[in-house]
Amino acid sequence: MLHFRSELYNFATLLHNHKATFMNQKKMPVTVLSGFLGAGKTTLLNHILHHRHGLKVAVIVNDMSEVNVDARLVEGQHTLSRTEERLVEMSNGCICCTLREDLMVEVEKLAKENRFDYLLIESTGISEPVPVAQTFSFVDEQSGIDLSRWATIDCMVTVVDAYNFAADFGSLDTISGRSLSDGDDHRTIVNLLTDQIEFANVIILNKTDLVPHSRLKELHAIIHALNPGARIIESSFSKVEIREIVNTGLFDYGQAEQSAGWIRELEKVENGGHVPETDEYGISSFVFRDARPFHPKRFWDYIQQNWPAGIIRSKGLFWLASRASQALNWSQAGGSVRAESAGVWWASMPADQRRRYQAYIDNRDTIEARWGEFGDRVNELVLIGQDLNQQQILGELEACLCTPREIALMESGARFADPFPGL
Ligand SMILES: Nc1nc2c(ncn2[C@@H]2O[C@H](COP(=O)(O)OP(=O)(O)OP(=O)(O)O)[C@@H](O)[C@H]2O)c(=O)[nH]1
Repeated sequence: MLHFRSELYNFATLLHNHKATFMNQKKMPVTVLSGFLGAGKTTLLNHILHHRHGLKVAVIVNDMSEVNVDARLVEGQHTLSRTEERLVEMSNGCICCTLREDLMVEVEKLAKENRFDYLLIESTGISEPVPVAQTFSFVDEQSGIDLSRWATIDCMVTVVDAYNFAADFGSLDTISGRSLSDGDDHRTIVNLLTDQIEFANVIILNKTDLVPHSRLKELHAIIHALNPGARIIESSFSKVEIREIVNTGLFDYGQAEQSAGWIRELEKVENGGHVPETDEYGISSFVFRDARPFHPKRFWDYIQQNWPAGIIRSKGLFWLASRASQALNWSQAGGSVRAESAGVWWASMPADQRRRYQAYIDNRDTIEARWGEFGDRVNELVLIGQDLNQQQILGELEACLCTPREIALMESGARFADPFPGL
């Protein structure tokens, strides 16, 4: 009995101490550096380490290859105190996918030491920032790690190479195509760049020494259109004010998810009609919205043959007369166009099934408020681009919609030739 009691006491003390440690512990703030290969992430990391004003930092450097070159470059600078600070190398994979769990383990370990003021993470050039950020907000089922207890993202930074941006954004190269990873990676570089730009608090437009001033300003405007919510800082050799990217308090997952230019444009339209503006570099954005279905062949031909070259980014939902139940996701960035299934429209579900689902969704009001001739089916495309002739493009898209006769055919069950792949 006595033995049992003492165990109980020890357990209670342990629990108390653990709780006390946890309560006293401030969550470790984190800045994540993203950006395509060679943009200047390691240069930025070294710059921060040289100017960190006494902050005790831990650094995680992720590299796709076995030999972590970037970690060597950081070590070579001797900016970290050997006794008080830490450099963790994560090699041979990517923290946004294959090494995601390892990232959680490393961050938790560093945070539990409770002696670092800050964590800097340099991701690989082909990392997507969204899954990295998500790692800090969900509980991993396998390991049981809940990083949100230990660390918090302070700022998502993306470094953009001002010299190579246009060529990379304009190319259709894939990651594998450029031999940037082992195995098959069919993600296009332009989509990766877009993801990195759209989910950032701060975008560093680097290598300004290599581009003429006017080109730089134009790039600035394009990047602002892609992510109007981000601060854009121009730099040469990643020399930026440290307070712009460390301890900023800028990151909020919900806001970051909503900061892309195309989402902002949709919101403006929802909130009472947006008057399109064109800035001095001819950048503008607008929304095409029409409930009528696209004629599959006409829309396909338009995309293949006449899609305006000035459209930098477009995103949204659409539907085709040939597949009335399927909602389709549209995503174009530079020369890369993707269409994929977004599930089924509410209108294509039997009423009783719809009612059952309705209890679980929180955008019910929006769906019902928008219910029209075709239920919730709609084509809603945001277009962002340079030197766009808005009226002409809206007219061309409208011409791809079904005519009243074609709609009647659709409703009578007629089949339409559909060149879109089975999505
Ligand atoms: N001219 C010029 N060169 C730069 C600038 N910033 C970085 N560099 C050089 O560009 C090269 C790549 O820079 P890194 O900092 O290694 O780029 P990174 O994004 O870490 O590259 P990866 O780790 O390969 O993804 C290096 O040779 C840098 O010295 C800049 O502003 N101007």
